[in-house]
Amino acid sequence: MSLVVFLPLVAWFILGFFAPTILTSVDLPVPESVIASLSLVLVVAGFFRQWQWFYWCAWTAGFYAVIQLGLQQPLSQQPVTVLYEALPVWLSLTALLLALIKLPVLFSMNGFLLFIAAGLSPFLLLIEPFSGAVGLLNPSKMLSLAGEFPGVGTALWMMAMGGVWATTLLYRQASAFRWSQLVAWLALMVFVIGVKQTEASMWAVLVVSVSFLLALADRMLKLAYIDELTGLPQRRALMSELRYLRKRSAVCMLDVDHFKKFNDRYGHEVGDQVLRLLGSILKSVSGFKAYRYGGEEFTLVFSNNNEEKLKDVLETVRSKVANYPLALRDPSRPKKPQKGKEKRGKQSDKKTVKVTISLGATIKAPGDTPDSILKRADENLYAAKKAGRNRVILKN
Ligand SMILES: Nc1nc2c(ncn2[C@@H]2O[C@H](COP(=O)(O)OP(=O)(O)OP(=O)(O)O)[C@@H](O)[C@H]2O)c(=O)[nH]1
Repeated sequence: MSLVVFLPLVAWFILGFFAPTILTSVDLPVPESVIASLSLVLVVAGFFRQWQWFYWCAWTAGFYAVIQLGLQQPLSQQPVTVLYEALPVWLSLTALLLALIKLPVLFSMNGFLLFIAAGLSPFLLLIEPFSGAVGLLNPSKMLSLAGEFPGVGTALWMMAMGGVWATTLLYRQASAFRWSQLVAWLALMVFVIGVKQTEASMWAVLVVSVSFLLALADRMLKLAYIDELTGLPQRRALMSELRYLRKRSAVCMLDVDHFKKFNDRYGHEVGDQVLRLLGSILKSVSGFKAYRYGGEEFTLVFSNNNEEKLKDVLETVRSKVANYPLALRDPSRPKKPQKGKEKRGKQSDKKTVKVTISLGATIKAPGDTPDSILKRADENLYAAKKAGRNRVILKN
């Protein structure tokens, strides 16, 4: 889902290659459309308190302004060539820096300073000794290709930086936000290569803005539908799925046994660890979609109603949970790192516990509504609890 942020860039590519006349025939006011699209991102981001986008909008706007101020003349002119060589290098370095640092809260001194720096740093390129020095890092300059193939150096630089970005994204757990940063950087780099195309800078910023908006939408959807603790979709997502349940399907409710006692004995944090573990076990078994119903209750939705298969899968889940040794942190371990290190690895640290779950499942019957099927699954769960827990009951 988060890769959807690449769509505007892909569309721009396809149109640019196969139907450039469509792009040139669209007569958008410049720079009004650029200002409007970036402002829209700021309004939406501000509305949802997603301040990190402000830094990226400032960064994009800064580069757009510098492009307008310095690159609107023939590339053969000396100051323009220098700016053109420095642009991809500075774009990449500042984008990487912004992606790697921990972004401060916008309404703080550090946040304010970073916002200003992100927007103003591109203007350094208009100062010649600085842009000359930065431009020396451009591979086309290093390989003396500058005059002949200006785009080649940028393409080489893109490959090198793309590798760094990819590693960073993989290392940092990619999300729509992170992918759209990559799109922003790519779009502006594509502009550098296709600099001669009409209104390329405007299209680049429009691509960036739409990508940011898509990433924001993805974030909002996740906030509304994904449970943060387990990473599973939550009850709201379950209810929309149940409304369109196919004819041959089944539903299971499951719940951790004696979880209250567990929490009381080991603490809420360890209880959370159990729920997280349960979430990852449910993700690792195939054959159903898992949801966190609420608290320590989970729901599984199957798109088949074969009893044997259902029992097999449910038994697999039950036994996987029951046999998983959950390592407990020694509560007597000192909080100070050095002392903690000394105690770590000692026998007392290796204490493990096991938890069990009970499961109640039912097959969809004609006329079932989301509530009726959940109610029946819940009754079966209750029966499994009554029968001694750590078991599966599948009944209609
Ligand atoms: N750690 C943690 N505990 C939770 C969370 N949500 C609910 N709980 C706890 O889950 C426990 C549920 O207790 P009960 O409904 O009494 O059920 P139980 O103790 O598991 O007993 P049985 O279901 O009959 O086996 C309560 O103590 C809740 O505080 C959560 O997100 N994290």
